[in-house]
Amino acid sequence: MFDYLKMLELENAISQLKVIHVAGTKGKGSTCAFTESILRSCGFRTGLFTSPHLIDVRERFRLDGVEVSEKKFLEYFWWCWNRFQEKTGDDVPMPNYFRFLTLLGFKIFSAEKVDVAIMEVGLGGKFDPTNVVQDPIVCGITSLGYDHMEILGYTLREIAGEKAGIFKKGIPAYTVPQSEEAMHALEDKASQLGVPFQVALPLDPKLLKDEHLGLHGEHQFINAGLAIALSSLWLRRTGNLKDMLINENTLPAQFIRGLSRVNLEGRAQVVPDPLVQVHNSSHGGLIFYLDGAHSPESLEVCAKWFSCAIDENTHHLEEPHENHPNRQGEEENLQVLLFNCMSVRDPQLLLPRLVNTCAQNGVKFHKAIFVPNQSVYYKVTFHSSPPTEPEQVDLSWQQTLQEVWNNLHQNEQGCSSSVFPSIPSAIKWLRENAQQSRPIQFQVLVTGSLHLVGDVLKLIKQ
Ligand SMILES: Nc1ncnc2c1ncn2[C@@H]1O[C@H](COP(=O)(O)OP(=O)(O)OP(=O)(O)O)[C@@H](O)[C@H]1O
Ligand SMILES: [Mg+2]
Ligand SMILES: [Mg+2]
Repeated sequence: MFDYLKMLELENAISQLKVIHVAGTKGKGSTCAFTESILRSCGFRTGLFTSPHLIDVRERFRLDGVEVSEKKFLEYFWWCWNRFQEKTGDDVPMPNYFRFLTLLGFKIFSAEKVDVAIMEVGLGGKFDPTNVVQDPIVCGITSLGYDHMEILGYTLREIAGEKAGIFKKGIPAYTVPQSEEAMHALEDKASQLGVPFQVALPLDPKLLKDEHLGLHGEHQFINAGLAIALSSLWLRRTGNLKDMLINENTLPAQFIRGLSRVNLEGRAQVVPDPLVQVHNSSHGGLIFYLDGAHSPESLEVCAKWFSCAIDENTHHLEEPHENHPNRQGEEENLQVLLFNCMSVRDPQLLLPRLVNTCAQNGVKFHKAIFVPNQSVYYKVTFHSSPPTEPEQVDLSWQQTLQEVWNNLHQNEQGCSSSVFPSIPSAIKWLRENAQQSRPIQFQVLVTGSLHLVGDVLKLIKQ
């Protein structure tokens, strides 16, 4: 990465950037989005680098809260690409996909002269390309849990150690409440490096006054708490805190505005299908509940959110409607799961966590559909492309998922499962069945992979 920075003549520029660097297992993107929104609301020009993207690669680079324009993206992309073509060779090859995107992020943010660059780690911490930053203003570690174990290690201690690899000597860092094992590992690393290290508590909803967090689910209060700590410290260390009063009882109005106006798709997002519409505000039709959870802990928070979100909807249904004065709301909803996860993940951990948490909250799926992702080919490498013929699609992984699902529901009635060869075919089936089943409403939870969520969003919004 240092060689690449040199090739792009970015060494100076990167040391001038006032970076907030965020690692963690879950909640990085959300925490970064809250932080960006808060600091923008305080009047700063922001750059936000996140991963992965849902639909368009430009989502990863936001300037002042908006993804970089196609014109600018192309300009900076080719600027970097051409320099690498010229300067790389046998000893230093072309940077790989994620390294390239990270370098492009640094190029865009320095050329566009942002006041603050908020950088989400791609994977791990210590060896992540974003860790080329030597002197961030502040670092954050979000909730830690089990993911990417084959790379980061199988204990929370090892995983936490990797993430704490973003700590820099003497640079302050915050984390959220963690398990004892994870916290010890973080504290050890912090004390070795003389890092002032503190725990940011979850945001107390009362501090938002009449506003609501712009991202939904209980877990977002944890991410918001960290974002508030990171933003405050950034303001303080850059001499911009001025007369803003921030403590456990008060949030400045700019912070509240930032927290409530944040926008990040694919996290606890509800999208009514534009084709099979919900009639009379809450009647029949097809609704997608999309969340990119893909670790055991996040599937649990996702299941809790889904249970509450459809409950709110049922609540509406139970209110007497002029056309259906005696309608029993709950009978008119049908929950479907649309699921896929990457094959590096363990469905024996993921699916039971989802199913059990839903069951604890009184939600049972009537059907589960397993599909392959579409776009992942374009998102992890420059080179591979998806199969073009339907018969080339390998569905063995989806069949494995289905088997795990069926084993979980062995003696249960009223729960079926299917494997579909593609997302469009699954959506087509959902639309036809939701249309025919009116007035029953189809409530479809799409989860297990952010790539899946992105693919589904792209299709339903077309
Ligand atoms: N604090 C949290 N604790 C547990 N799960 C969370 C938390 N925050 C977010 N999640 C879950 O993780 C999913 C992804 O959230 P987010 O994009 O903020 O995390 P991330 O760390 O950037 O994930 P990724 O590994 O995909 O980059 C959410 O849709 C939600 O299900
Ligand atoms: Mg991840
Ligand atoms: Mg992310």
